[in-house]
Amino acid sequence: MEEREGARMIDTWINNHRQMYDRATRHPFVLSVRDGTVDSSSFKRWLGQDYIFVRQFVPFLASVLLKACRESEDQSDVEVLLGGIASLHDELSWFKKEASKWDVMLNAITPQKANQDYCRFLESLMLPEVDYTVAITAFWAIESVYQKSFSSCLEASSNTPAELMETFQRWGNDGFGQYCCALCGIAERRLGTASEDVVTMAEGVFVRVLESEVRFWDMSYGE
Ligand SMILES: Cc1ncc(CN)c(N)n1
Repeated sequence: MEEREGARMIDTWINNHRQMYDRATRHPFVLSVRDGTVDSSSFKRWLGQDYIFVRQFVPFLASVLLKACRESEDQSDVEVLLGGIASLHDELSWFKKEASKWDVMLNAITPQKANQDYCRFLESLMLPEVDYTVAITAFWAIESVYQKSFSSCLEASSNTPAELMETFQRWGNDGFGQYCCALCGIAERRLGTASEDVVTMAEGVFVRVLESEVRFWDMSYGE
């Protein structure tokens, strides 16, 4: 299939869904971290729920990797995704260490409704009939909301509490930014040659990720 000329489809989507994109990447929870007013109960609630989410994120990433192995025309996609698996391994250990520092009992946490819904959405994307282009777009969107949100907490003008810096450096650091750029590049490349149907589906999934992230942040306030 012919490549779409000068496609920066993802930038267009971000502009088309600007309000939802900003709600996901500039959520009051993240802004409260950034200005140093976040309360510890919100932070702990987020930490416990995110640990559960990340556990479910592992099989989702494995399904994207399998699709890349089978369907990608560029071998470097697999290498990028393998890097993601290595960093998720690291992330799970970090959650356990951080939870014990904050007295959060990870075994006792039950997933809240927004988390359950988000994990169910991930499961639906793991089905073999979901196109690799759609799956990699979802994967990029999920990672990039965290990258965009937390990198803002590291800017010189931010007032992020010192004891939370390590948390926000995980997703806000330059290396994670480059990883998200690589994922965006894969998604753009695939979208450039995808059918109209697949592009429409991928845009729908992008919006659903943004909505799910907003609901996920809302949970930190007990909503
Ligand atoms: C809800 C959510 N979204 C994204 C990420 C980044 N992997 C995360 N840990 N949690």
